Amino acid sequence: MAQQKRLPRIMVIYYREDDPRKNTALKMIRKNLAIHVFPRRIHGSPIILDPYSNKYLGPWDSVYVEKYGVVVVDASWKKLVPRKTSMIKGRHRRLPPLLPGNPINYGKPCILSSIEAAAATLYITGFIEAYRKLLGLYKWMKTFHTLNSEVLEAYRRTKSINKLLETIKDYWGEKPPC
Ligand SMILES: C[S@@+](CC[C@H](N)C(=O)[O-])C[C@H]1O[C@@H](n2cnc3c(N)ncnc32)[C@H](O)[C@@H]1O
Repeated sequence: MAQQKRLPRIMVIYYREDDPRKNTALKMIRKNLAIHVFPRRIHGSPIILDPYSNKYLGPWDSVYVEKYGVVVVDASWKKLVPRKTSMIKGRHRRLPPLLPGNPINYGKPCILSSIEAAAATLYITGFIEAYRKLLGLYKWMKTFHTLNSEVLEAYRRTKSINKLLETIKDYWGEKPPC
C-alpha cells in the first residue's frame, strides 16, 4: 500500500485569527513540517485547500502536490469567507467528506483543522510516510486517523472523479455534507 515519495512542501497562509497556542498550522511550522508563505509569493500551481472550491481533491492531484506543494489557509472557521481563499493562485480543491478528530470541532463533517486537512491531502495523494509524520504532532491526530482511515483509503484508491463521487455517495449518502 505505502508509496514512499519525498515529503511534499506544505505551505501556510496565516491570518492570525485564533489562539496561536492552539494553532495547528503554527505547530507544523515549528516542527519544520510546513513553511509560512504570503499569497503573492506562491510560485507555480500548488493545491490550495479551499473548502469553497467546487472541485474535490483526488489521487490524480498527486503530481501537483509533489511538484508545487499544498497550501493551507489558516484562518478562523468563523471568519473564513470565499474572498480569503479565492484570491490565492493555484489549483483550488475541497476535500471529500471527513470527520475531524480535534477537540474543537470533533465529529463535525468537513470542518477540519489545518493539520487534519494537510494530512488528508497527503494520504489521498499517496504520501503515506509524510501523513504519518503529521499524525505524530497531536494525540488527537490518532483519533482523526481512527475516524477516517477506512474512507481515506477508499478515496485514495479511486481512479477517476466519477469513482470518487460514487465512493462519497457510498459512505455519506445522496447528500454528502461537503
Ligand atoms: C479554517 S482553517 C482553521 C484552522 C485552525 N486555526 C487550526 O489551528 O487548525 C482550516 C483550513 O484547513 C483547510 N481545510 C479544512 N477543511 C477543509 C475542507 N473540507 N476542504 C478543503 N480545505 C479544508 C483550509 O485551508 C482551511 O482554511
